[in-house]
Amino acid sequence: MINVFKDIDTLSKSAAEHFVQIAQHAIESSGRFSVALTGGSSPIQLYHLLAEQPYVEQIDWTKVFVFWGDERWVPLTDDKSNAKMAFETLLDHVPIPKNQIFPMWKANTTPEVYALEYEQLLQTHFGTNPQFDLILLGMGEDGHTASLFPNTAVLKEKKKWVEAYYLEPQQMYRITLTAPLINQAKVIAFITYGKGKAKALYEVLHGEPNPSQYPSQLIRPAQGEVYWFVDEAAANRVR
Ligand SMILES: O=C1O[C@H](COP(=O)(O)O)[C@@H](O)[C@H](O)[C@H]1O
Repeated sequence: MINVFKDIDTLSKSAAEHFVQIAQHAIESSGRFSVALTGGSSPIQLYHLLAEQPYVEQIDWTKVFVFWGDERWVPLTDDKSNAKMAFETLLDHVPIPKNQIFPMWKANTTPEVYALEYEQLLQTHFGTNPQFDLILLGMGEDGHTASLFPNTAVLKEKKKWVEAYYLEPQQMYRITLTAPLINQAKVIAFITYGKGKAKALYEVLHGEPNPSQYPSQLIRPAQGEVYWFVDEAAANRVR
């Protein structure tokens, strides 16, 4: 389902309401809420809102478990870190137990080893059924989502839940949930805005199947729901 908003303010408000509803429902039905956060610029306003009234008090943060959809392999103090942004905008401001937050980065290890460790951590949390209540995703102008970048081998991954690899054009390691894992989520919500995303959004939603070029096309949950929260500028080719 695609939801189009006038601007990032109205988009973020609606996404925050959605986030709260999903969290409340998960906590009521299973006693906890497991969410994977996205990085980049698109969710910043959403995260700020969730840390404020009236949203913050509507969630029992002691029952929230936070993971990430992807990460740049940089320390948590680096401005490129998706986790740093999430701590500064949201996680440092809500009463969530620190041992329920699982950044996709660890000191003194390699991204490949930590990808295996992160998969084990997900197995410990979920057992054999890694079904997030909510996965937040963004989409780059090139159609990538999480760290599923165009023309990378990770797009063909069928078994692993987490993968790390060196992304040559950015000269850095990336670590990401794989498409098969993401597609098991109950709800997936893309947060995307700006006219720079218009072509990719059109190709992902209405273009010929071409997931190597537009990896966001890989996000097709078997049973779950996908919501797109986009602004009018991003949606100008799909309306
Ligand atoms: O590299 C990344 O980019 C995407 C999109 O970011 P945005 O700034 O265009 O919103 C993001 O979803 C992903 O987490 C991040 O690692």
